[in-house]
Amino acid sequence: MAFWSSTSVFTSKVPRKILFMFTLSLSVTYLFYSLMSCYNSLQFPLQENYVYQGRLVTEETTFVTLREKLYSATQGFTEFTEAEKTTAVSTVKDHAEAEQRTVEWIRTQTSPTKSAAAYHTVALERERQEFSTTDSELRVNSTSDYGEKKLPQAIIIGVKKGGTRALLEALRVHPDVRAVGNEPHFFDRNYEKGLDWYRDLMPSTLEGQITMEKTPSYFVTNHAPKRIHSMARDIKLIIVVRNPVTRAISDYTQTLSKKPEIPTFEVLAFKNRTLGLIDASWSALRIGIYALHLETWMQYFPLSQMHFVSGERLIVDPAGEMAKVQDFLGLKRIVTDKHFYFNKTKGFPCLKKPEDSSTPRCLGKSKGRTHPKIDPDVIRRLHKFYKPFNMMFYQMTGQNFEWELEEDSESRSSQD
Ligand SMILES: Nc1ncnc2c1ncn2[C@@H]1O[C@H](COP(=O)(O)OS(=O)(=O)O)[C@@H](OP(=O)(O)O)[C@H]1O
Repeated sequence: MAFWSSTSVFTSKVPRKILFMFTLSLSVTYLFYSLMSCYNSLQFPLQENYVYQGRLVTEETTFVTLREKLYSATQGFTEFTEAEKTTAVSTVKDHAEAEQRTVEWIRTQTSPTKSAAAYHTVALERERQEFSTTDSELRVNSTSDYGEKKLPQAIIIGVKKGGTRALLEALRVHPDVRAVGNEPHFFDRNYEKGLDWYRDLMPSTLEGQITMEKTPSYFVTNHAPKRIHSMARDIKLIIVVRNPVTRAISDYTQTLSKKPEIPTFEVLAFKNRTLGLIDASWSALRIGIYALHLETWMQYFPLSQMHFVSGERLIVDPAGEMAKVQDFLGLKRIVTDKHFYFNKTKGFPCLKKPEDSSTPRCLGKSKGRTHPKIDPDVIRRLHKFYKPFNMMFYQMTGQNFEWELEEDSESRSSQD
């Protein structure tokens, strides 16, 4: 009774208008937050599967949190086996050791008597030879010595076997892009040679032209982000990503083509196959943990300076991907579908023959190799291993690359 009477006093004292306004503002706030959460779930439809829920921002503390979440991702994911959890965690911890092991492995596999330095020389020479085919075949915008040599304003930093060569060659069709054909490996192998050495590798550019290079190993080189940042904090970074499982097989296929005696993919992929213990320290597998590598880059560069190209779409819709890349680089959309055709023999899109050239237009033999057949059970286990890292990568980039759909269609066709 007392309550009733005090309420009526309250309602009579406070004008109805104020009460109405108060209720309205509460409803609007509620509506705003509902719409926001709806927007987020539309953008990241898989997010309830993630351990890491928030979008990544550039604060130090957030990266610390992310790393913790990255570790705990292996515990929070029900599909992970105990063995896989251990492997995923050890991937992070054994990073340095893994680098070392990879070098060791390559050294012993390629030539037991050669030093690491000698190995690198051989590898560089091999790269140069491999490259010279594609470079001379595909140089479509004629090289001129006018202008001046500048440090790059944009770099394709990865990923190895993602489709980086195809992207660079398509970009070189653009009259406002000048790129060094070879991979300079400045920020990983040649840093001590200095910025003048690096600049000297670049082609001369005229006013308004962009200087570019591509070295896919930068993406997985720990000190590359810091070094690139100290050269140009406003640089644009392009990363071509591809389903990490296919990428790993492509990587392995490349090594196999040079060293046919290496163990099978299935052998190299596991520390212990019976226990299902995946060897994530094997570089072919480690490179594909994109979220982990991206985290390092995000400590130096905002997402707005990065552009992610889908390696899969670059094959099925090169013009579509090129439109987005040109927009990102602030270039006019000059490279369009008119520049591509699908070459049935090659099985890939190729560049149409430019008027001023009689050279072939497809990439060389080292691009688009036939992959060996891999045990479907191993592929399934690898998809499962990568899934939480892929989810995290989608969250970080705000892009869903839909690699899980590929897995679904693969498993459907293997059941047929
Ligand atoms: N147009 C076109 N032509 C040929 N190949 C193409 C093309 N677009 C993308 N790809 C894919 O590029 C893969 C090689 O990737 P990269 O150029 O990044 O390799 S490398 O890291 O520079 O060695 C290569 O991988 P593999 O198929 O495993 O050889 C191709 O699948």
